Parts: sequence; structure tokens; C-alpha cells
Amino acid sequence: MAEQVTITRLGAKADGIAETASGPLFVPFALPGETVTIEREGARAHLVSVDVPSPERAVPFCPYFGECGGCATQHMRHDFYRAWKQGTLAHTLHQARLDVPLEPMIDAHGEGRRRLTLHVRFPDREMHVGYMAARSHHVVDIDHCPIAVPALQRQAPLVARAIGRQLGAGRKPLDVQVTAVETGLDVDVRGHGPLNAKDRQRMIALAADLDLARLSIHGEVLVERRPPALTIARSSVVLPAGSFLQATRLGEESLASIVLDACKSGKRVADLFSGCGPFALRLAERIAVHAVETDKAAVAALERAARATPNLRAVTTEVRDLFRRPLLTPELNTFDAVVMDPPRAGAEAQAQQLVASKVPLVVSVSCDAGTFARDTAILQSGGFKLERVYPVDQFSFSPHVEIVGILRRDVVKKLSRNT
Ligand SMILES: C[S@@+](CC[C@H](N)C(=O)[O-])C[C@H]1O[C@@H](n2cnc3c(N)ncnc32)[C@H](O)[C@@H]1O
Repeated sequence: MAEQVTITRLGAKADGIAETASGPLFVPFALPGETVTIEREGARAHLVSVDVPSPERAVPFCPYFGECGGCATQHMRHDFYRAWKQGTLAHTLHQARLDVPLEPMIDAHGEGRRRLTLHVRFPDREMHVGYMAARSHHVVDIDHCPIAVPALQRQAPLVARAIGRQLGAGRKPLDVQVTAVETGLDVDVRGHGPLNAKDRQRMIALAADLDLARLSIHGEVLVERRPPALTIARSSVVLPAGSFLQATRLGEESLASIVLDACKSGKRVADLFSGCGPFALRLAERIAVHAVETDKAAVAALERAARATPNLRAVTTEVRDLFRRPLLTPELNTFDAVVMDPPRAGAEAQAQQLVASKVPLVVSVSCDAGTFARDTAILQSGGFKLERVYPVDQFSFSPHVEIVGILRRDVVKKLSRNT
């Protein structure tokens, strides 16, 4: 049954929230101050119409917005969106008792996302190619994605569709990850078992038809027509199939420039959770770096790139699971700064080792405010002071934000207090 409600605030995931007799009601795509007609679906509601719009309302630039679950905020004006995202992060950090003023959010969308993962599904014998609808396993068909870099906007759905036609006979769900690299498109297909000889040949022919740089299945390369390379500082990194990559080029550059600035007076830095080296290869222009990462292929790519770049400072690498085997205190004591950029789960075990070490500076890069706050609290218990927090917005139009925290401590004082 339709009813009218007034939106009073925005939630952390960008839903409008109306206070009702039965408690808060979450209304996607509604803005504070708006009067909207909705239909209830439990604690959530479907937006039927906006009856009194907010002046902060914008016209979404993507025709799939509202149905496709990929974006959540295209209906907000840019300044309003920025203030909401910055305010949400400030609130999360305040609740975790991290009351450091946030630096202004850095807009790092740049040219757009350089990697898209398209879902290919066959729910009704027909093939559907696109993104999941919000809170659903239903795939919304798309033929372009305007938040991607130009090379991917139309081409990524086209490539995923062609692969679905080729491999879709078993109607198994497929995920097609398409990355724009400097030599073309790098495509990795997930969800399909090992290919028989005939399918292999067909896929190799398809890669040629689509002029892909590389095509792989579950990270196993079927054909590499051109090495999928990316430039990092003066180095060229050949990206391993399926390895981590920051969402946008400007995002990577923005994070790296904060890391570089924080470490500028260091002599030997540890780059933990290094991936294939966007921080290490830039740091090594001036500082010796030890890069540690669990993904063997990423470490090998970083090492190859470093070896091929003349006049870098020393770059050493290590394949290591830092959750199970964090760098221990004696190892840490050889560094004057530690950069860590863990996945969402954070770096709890590593933070505990850092507390016991003599390291004076930690640059903590994170894609999850919750684990960032937990790890920061651990570091603070060891005398580190959170000096600055930089929000970097490379996931524009979504509630996600990247954070960089700079934590310093006076090691001499700390050590003399302990003795
Ligand atoms: C957020 S990414 C950052 C990578 C890199 N710093 C960058 O900017 O591209 C996190 C990295 O941690 C790695 N990783 C995940 N779990 C790990 C673990 N237990 N030990 C070490 N590295 C891990 C992933 O392979 C990934 O490369």
C-alpha cells in the first residue's frame, strides 16, 4: 500500500531515512527534506515518487541508475554528495573515538574505473549481462557503464556478452573481469571449469576477434597477445591475471602521493600488502623499500618491474601471509617507516607487532573505516598519535571511501618511559 513520508536524514549507505511510528524506514534514492510516496517492504521501502524534491537532487547521468546496484548516489548534487561522504566517515571515526579532523576529501574518480566485473547469468534461458540490482541476485542488463574509463564503457559489456555466447552452453553463471591496461583490455573469466580443447581454440580466436591484450580463465592465461602493462612512476608493470588493482588511476596516484609525502624523510621503508608495487616502485625512486605481499604473482611482477628500471634504490620483496605471519619486532626495527594497505579485514596482527617495535611512522591505507579504526586504536595504545586522515574518493557514486591515516610516535620518549 502506498503512503507518503518525509525523509529526515541519510544513512551510511546513502539511503534516505524517514522516522515512522514503527521505527526508521530506509528509502533508497530519497534525500533529506523530501516528501516521497513509498511502498513498504519491511524496514525498507520502494520509492514510488518524489512529491517535494530537495534542492540537492540531481538528474542521474546513467540510464540504469536506480535499477542497477552499481551506483547509489547519482541523484545527489556533487557538493552535497561530498559533504555526505565526508560527514559519514567523520561520524564513523568519531564513534570509534578517533577525533582527528579529516582533510578535505580528494576527488579521485579521474577518467573513471579501470576495471569492471560483469555478471553473465541465464535465469530464464535468456542471457543477461550486467551488474546485480541492489540487495539482489538479479542481473540488470547493461550495454554501457558511464563511470568506467572510456575504453571500458561500451567495450566491457560487449566483451562479456561475447564470452557468455561462447561459454554459456552449460548456463553456468560467469563473472567477466575486464581491466583497461595500456596495451588494450585484459580479461579474466571466473565461474567456468577447465576448457576442453575445442573451447580453448574458440576462446583464443575470440580474443583475436575482440583484439584483447590477454584472456585468462580463473587466472590461467589462455592467450597473451600483448603484455598487459601499466606504468608506475618510471617502471612498467605487467599485471598478473586477477591481481589487485586500485579502482582508478587517479586513486592510485593520490594514495601514492600521500604515502610518498609522509615517508619523504625515511631511509628504509616497509610496504606491507604491497600488491604489484604502486607504492614501492614510487618510493624506490628515493628510498630503499622492502615489499611484502601474499600474492606470489604480484610480487614477481613487482620484482621484474623493479629490476628493469634503472637507478632505483634497493627494492627487496617477500611473499608472506601477513595475517598469519606478520613482520615481527626485530624485523620491523630495521625500518623507519611502515606503509600498510591491507584488504577489508585490516591488519590486526601486524598492528600488534608494530606497537612492540621501534618504528616511529605508520602510514595506514584502508578501504574499510571499521577495521581502520580498530587497527588505529591498537597503534594508539602503543603511543602512536593519529596526525592526519585523508579520505580519497576513488569509488565515486558509491558509499565506499579509501582512507589514509598518518600515525607517528616519539620512539625515544616511548622507550625511555618503558625503562
Ligand atoms: C588493498 S590491496 C593493496 C595493494 C597495493 N598496496 C595497491 O595499492 O595496489 C591489498 C593487498 O593485500 C594482499 N593481501 C591479502 N591478504 C593478505 C595477507 N594475508 N598477507 C599479505 N598480503 C595480503 C592482496 O593480495 C592485495 O594485493
